[in-house]
Amino acid sequence: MKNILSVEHIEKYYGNKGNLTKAVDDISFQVDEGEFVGVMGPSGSGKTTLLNCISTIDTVTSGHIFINGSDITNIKKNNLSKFRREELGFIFQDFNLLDTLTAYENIAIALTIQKVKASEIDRRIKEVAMKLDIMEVLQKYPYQMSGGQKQRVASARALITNPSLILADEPTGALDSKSSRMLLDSMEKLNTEYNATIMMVTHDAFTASYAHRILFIKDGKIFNELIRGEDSRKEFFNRIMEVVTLLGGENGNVL
Ligand SMILES: Nc1ncnc2c1ncn2[C@@H]1O[C@H](COP(=O)(O)OP(=O)(O)OP(=O)(O)O)[C@@H](O)[C@H]1O
Repeated sequence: MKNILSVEHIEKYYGNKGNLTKAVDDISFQVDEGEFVGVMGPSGSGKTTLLNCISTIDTVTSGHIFINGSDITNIKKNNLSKFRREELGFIFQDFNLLDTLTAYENIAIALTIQKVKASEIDRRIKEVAMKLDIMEVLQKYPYQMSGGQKQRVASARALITNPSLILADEPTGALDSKSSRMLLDSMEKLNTEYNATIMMVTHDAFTASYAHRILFIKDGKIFNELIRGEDSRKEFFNRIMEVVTLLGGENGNVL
């Protein structure tokens, strides 16, 4: 199995002496090609900081992160946006679609920058749009789409460049339960049919139950790891809830 992500003893501190927050405190783990990994943990445990370090949005205080063999902690600033565009796909809670572009143009933008031929862009967009059930919104602008449609467009945009790794931060955070389910079905398709490697931060145990492995973070450290194995999603959900309850003390919903 090809290694896609290798996180090696990373630390991220904020502040200075006397007022130091260890947002990430010596975290190491590996993700192989085709894995779907969830990251859960209480508010303030360091999930977003971890994701931001992996996505090159933030820098680590120490340690190394390898994505598809490149040590991103050593990439020069000037090369970061190219690396991000070519190796990473992003799905955020608030969609991050460009308001002045149609769904089609939003999905196409990274390929246009890469100077891919228009006919090839068109072929790839139509293929992924069929899979994610967004054919009928391709000519619409973000304000003309539902939250669920916007998030499926964002998923198509994340996948279209065939990135090594798709990073999702609370992708269902702004969606109702029906749209969440449709988005998660779409992400499952990206994973099973395109062999996309996905790392997803979420508070929500139902959302997390779509992943194959969950890393639980507490106080900036990995506190537990669950592997779905042969479990059904329902069985995995129940096991996730047990850890959530343990982490959250008397009130499981603090996650
Ligand atoms: N830019 C910053 N400057 C100072 N401290 C920060 C900064 N960003 C995050 N922190 C601190 O680092 C810790 C981890 O924050 P982080 O946002 O990674 O947590 P989280 O698990 O994603 O939380 P939530 O689920 O609430 O989004 C927190 O104590 C937070 O206050």
